[in-house]
This record gives sequence, C-alpha cells and structure tokens, in this order.
Amino acid sequence: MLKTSFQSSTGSSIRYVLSTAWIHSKLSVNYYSIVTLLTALQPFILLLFPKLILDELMGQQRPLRFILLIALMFVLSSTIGFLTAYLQNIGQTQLMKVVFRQLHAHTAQNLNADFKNTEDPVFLNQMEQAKRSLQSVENGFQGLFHTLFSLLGGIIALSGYFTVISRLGMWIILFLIGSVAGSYFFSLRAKKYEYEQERQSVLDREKRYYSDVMQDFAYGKEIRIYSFNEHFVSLFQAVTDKRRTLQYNISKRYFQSDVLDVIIRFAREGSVYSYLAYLYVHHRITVGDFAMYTGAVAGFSSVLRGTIKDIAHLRTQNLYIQELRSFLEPTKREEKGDRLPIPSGPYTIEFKNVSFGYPNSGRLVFENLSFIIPAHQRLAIVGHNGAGKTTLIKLLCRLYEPDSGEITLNGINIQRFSQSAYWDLWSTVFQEIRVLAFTVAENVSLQENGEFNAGKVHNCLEMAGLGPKISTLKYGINTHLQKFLDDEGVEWSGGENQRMMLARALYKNGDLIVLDEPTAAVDPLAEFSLYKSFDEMIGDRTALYISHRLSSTRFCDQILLMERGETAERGTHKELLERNGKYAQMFQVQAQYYKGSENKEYEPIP
Ligand SMILES: Nc1ncnc2c1ncn2[C@@H]1O[C@H](COP(=O)(O)OP(=O)(O)OP(=O)(O)O)[C@@H](O)[C@H]1O
Repeated sequence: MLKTSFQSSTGSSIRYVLSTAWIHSKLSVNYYSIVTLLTALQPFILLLFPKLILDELMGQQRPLRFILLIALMFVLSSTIGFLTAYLQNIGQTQLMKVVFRQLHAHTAQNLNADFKNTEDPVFLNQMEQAKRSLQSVENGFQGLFHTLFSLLGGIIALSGYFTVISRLGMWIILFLIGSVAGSYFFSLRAKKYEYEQERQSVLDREKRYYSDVMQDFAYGKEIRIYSFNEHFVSLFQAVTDKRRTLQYNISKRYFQSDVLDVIIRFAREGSVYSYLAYLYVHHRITVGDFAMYTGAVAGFSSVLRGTIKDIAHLRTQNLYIQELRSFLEPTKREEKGDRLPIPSGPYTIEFKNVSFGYPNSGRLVFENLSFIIPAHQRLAIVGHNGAGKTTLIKLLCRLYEPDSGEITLNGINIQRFSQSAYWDLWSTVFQEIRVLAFTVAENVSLQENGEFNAGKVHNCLEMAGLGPKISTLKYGINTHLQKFLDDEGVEWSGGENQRMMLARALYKNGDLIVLDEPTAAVDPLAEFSLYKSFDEMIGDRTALYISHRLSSTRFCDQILLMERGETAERGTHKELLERNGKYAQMFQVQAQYYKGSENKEYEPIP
C-alpha cells in the first residue's frame, strides 16, 4: 500500500534523529556534544582575556602578569580550537556511519515495497524526497542533526553574553533581540520558499531518469541507431536548465533576506557602539570594558541571529524528517484473513468475477472476469497486445490485488495466504529479461556462492539447452555475466539470457508455473521446442503459458483467447480451429509465415 504522510512535531523529529544516531553510533552524539560545549566556550576566552590584558596595559603594567595572560589566552584558545577541529572531524565520520545505515534502510524499503508502488509516480516521488532528506548535508537528517547542536551551542553562548551585557542594562538586550528578530522573519520566508519549490518539483526525478538511461548500456543500441542521443542530451540539458532556474529563484530569496539582514545589523551595531563610546568618554567604563562589551554585543547579535536561523531551520527540517519517516516506517502489508497455510497440491486456480484497473489509470482492464484453471492443466493464454495477459499474471502472482472479486487456490482466496509462502509456490519467467551482473550459478539459483547446489544448477542449465554454452566458459557456472563486477564477465545473447531465465524457473522448482512470453528473442521453431521441452520438464504441474506465436502453445491442454480483458474463446487447439473463430483466423494468418517449413505442424490448415 502507498505510504501515508507521517505527521509529527519538531520535538518528535528531534527525538527521531537523536535516537537513530544514538542507536547506530553513540559516539556521533557524544562527540558533537563535546564540540558544542567547546565552541560555546571559545568566544568567552577571546572576550575576557583581551579585557584583562588591556586593563593591565592601561593600569599597573606588570610584565609577568601581562605575559602570563597572553600565554594563557593563547594556550586555552588553541587547545580548544584543536580539540574542536579534531572531534568535529571524527564526529562527522560517525555521523556518516549513521547516514549510511539509513541509506541502507532506504534501499531495503525500495526493494521490499509492494510491486504496484514501483509503477506509481506518487510513491516514486516519496522515494526521491526521502533520499534527498538523507543525502543533503543542509537539509533533512544531517541538517537537523547539525542544526540541533548548533542551536544548543548558541543557547549556551547566549546565556554567557547575556550575563556580560546585562551589566550595561536590560534595555540593550531587548534592543538587540528586537532588531535581530527582524532577520528571523525574512530567513524563515526564504527557507519556506525553498522547501515548497523543491517539494513540488519533479525535476530531480526527471533528471535522474535521463541520467540513468544515458548511463545504462542496455539502452545504448537503440539510442545510437535511432539517433536519439542528441535528443536525450537536449532533454537532459532542458531539465538541468530548469533545475538551475529553480535554484536561482531560491538563491534570489536568500539574497534578499541577507541584504535586509545587513541593513538591520548596520543600524543596530552603529547605535550600540556609539553608546559605548559615550560611556567611555564619560569614564564610566575602561578600555578593557569597551573592548569586552563591543565584542559581547557583536557576539550576542551574531549568535542570536544564528540561533533564530537555527530555530527556523529546525522547523523546516521537521518537514524533511516527516517525509523520511513516512518512507522508512516499516511497510505493513495488508495480510488479510488468517494467513492460512498453503494447501498441498495439485492446485486448481479460479478467477471469480475479478475486476481490476491500474491505480490512477481511470479504466478497468478486467470487469467481472471468471475462469478456472483445473489442477495439472497447461493453459495457454493468447491474445493481441494490451488484451490483459500480463495483468492477469500480475494479479495471479499477487503483485496487484483485484478491485473486486477474488482469485482462489484450491477454493481459498489467495489473499488469505502469507505473501512469501504464496510466492514460494511460483516459478515464473517474465517478458523482461533482467540479467544480474553476478555469476551464471547465482543468476540461476538466486543464491549466494556456497549456498546453491552446483549439480542442480548444471542440470537446469542443461535442460534449458545451455549445456554446450557452459562448457565453453572459462569458469563454467562460476563465470560472471556482464563486466560490471568482473573484467572477465561474458555477454550473452538475448536468447541465451532467456534460456537462463528458464533454468532459473526450473531451479526454483515451484508447484505453479508461468511463462509470460520470455522467448521473444528466440526464433519460432526454437520457441515451440523450448516451450514443449520445458513443459515436459515440469511434469504434471499446473502451468500458464503466454505467447504471441500461437504455434508455440498449441500443445497445451487448453487455450484461452483474451480480447480487451475478456475471455473470448476457450478450448483445445483442435477445438478452436474447428470452431473457425478468432483463434482459427489468427492461427491461419501466423501459419502463412511458416509455410514450407520443414516442420509440417506449422503448415496452414487446409
Ligand atoms: N502499469 C500500468 N499502469 C497502467 N496501465 C497499464 C499498466 N500496465 C499495463 N497497463 C494497461 O493494461 C492493459 C493490459 O496490459 P497488459 O500488459 O496486461 O497486456 P498484454 O496482453 O500482456 O499485452 P502484450 O501482449 O503487449 O504484453 C493495457 O491497456 C495497458 O496499457
């Protein structure tokens, strides 16, 4: 199911970030706490010692005391500076450890998400936003973490400055707070603008898609041959230009806010310094006091401005953290009913009044579709493009749920079984062949080296017709496919990859079989023999075969012709030919192409 928005307060987001950091690296929190204390302490050394040194110079001028004060200031200040830099460095490394753990969780969430989400733009946007919340240093997880510690340091420093300046009078404090508060308003507005613009934008997703496709060798051939490369580059450029414009508009808002801030600061500090000069001229403060108060006023204003910005930043970080938590919160699959144990085979499957439309598509692919696949039956599903064949398989494999009606396995609604136990039943081979850049054996078994049964892998590859191919490979079944992870990796043809997928289905040895046209890359005669021999290998298990080539599936017990989401005709190959309906017409048309073939079974029906 699609994730709902995660509503939480800033406090809850702070707790989430701190507790996550604490779980994955206590050191990250400890180091940043010490750095915060040291950073807050540093300015006071540079405030107090210059005052004492100046007063000594203008007063008793004791050389030993003078040298001692300078040495102490130097030692304290440089020790704190060194410690801060060192701890900040290792603290950041620890924080990255936490972020990487979160990125792992993000990737796991992508892989575990319901299949239907992978085709849903809303989910894809959420995924992008959550990733941005983790990868950005400014915003999101790291943004909140840094801002929180900066805010704590600011509060500690402010209380120190407050103690110093309040000796001049509370009105100065109030004046400083009032003027700095003006900046808050403008910085908050700029930050909100940035968040809204980035949130509404699908540009990052678009940019990522173009960049992924341009880097994916699988698209290389078509893009070159159809001269689509220039178009792609221009699309990429257009989207990066739009992103730049968006960034420019955001920067403009920040610039406006910064200009106003400078004007306010000029007015504020000008008036306070004039007042301090007045006090000095009238001998109400010493030179040392003058230096200390000007330093304290500048420090107070700057830290207060930083603290207010931190508060504004922290509030907007809450939104990023909400998105991150929405995406990362454990997916609770809707395990309907009582998670019944899977009954023992043989298996009969029934579609009962199934209606279904893809989310946000506004139309139904199936409306009250009903049919049975009896146990042991081989059912061929044929039909034109878009008839609904693959959608039917997606529903059957529980990649989607029917909007109404039910699909049953031996009379029980398939939604009542646990998802993983139900998936264990299926050996599937789909149209899209996705070879992994691992070894042949790992591709076939989908198990790691050392876990798979090498003998069984060999047998399955042999049965899928890849025995001779494997014997030519330097490392046999341990040869890598593709060169992403191994320079000695090999590239296989489309047909060979498809045969490997059949070997994978055989290796899994599921009780229910689906072949959704995985053989488009092999020639028609090879497809027929492949289907037929695959069929012999799977024994008497219930199986569904989809193909556009009607000659390939005519050995099946039954053939179901789908048209616009409905079952148009059903029967054996022979019965359907005798009926002389749509199936017979389609078969005749296709058979023309095999006229004169050595295989007489392909000859058109007289
Ligand atoms: N992810 C999706 N989102 C929205 N509509 C979809 C999606 N996938 C398929 N459809 C639509 O559902 C209908 C049935 O598609 P389906 O892929 O099941 O047909 P098919 O019979 O398998 O076609 P083909 O023979 O071309 O593979 C089509 O109209 C298609 O446009």
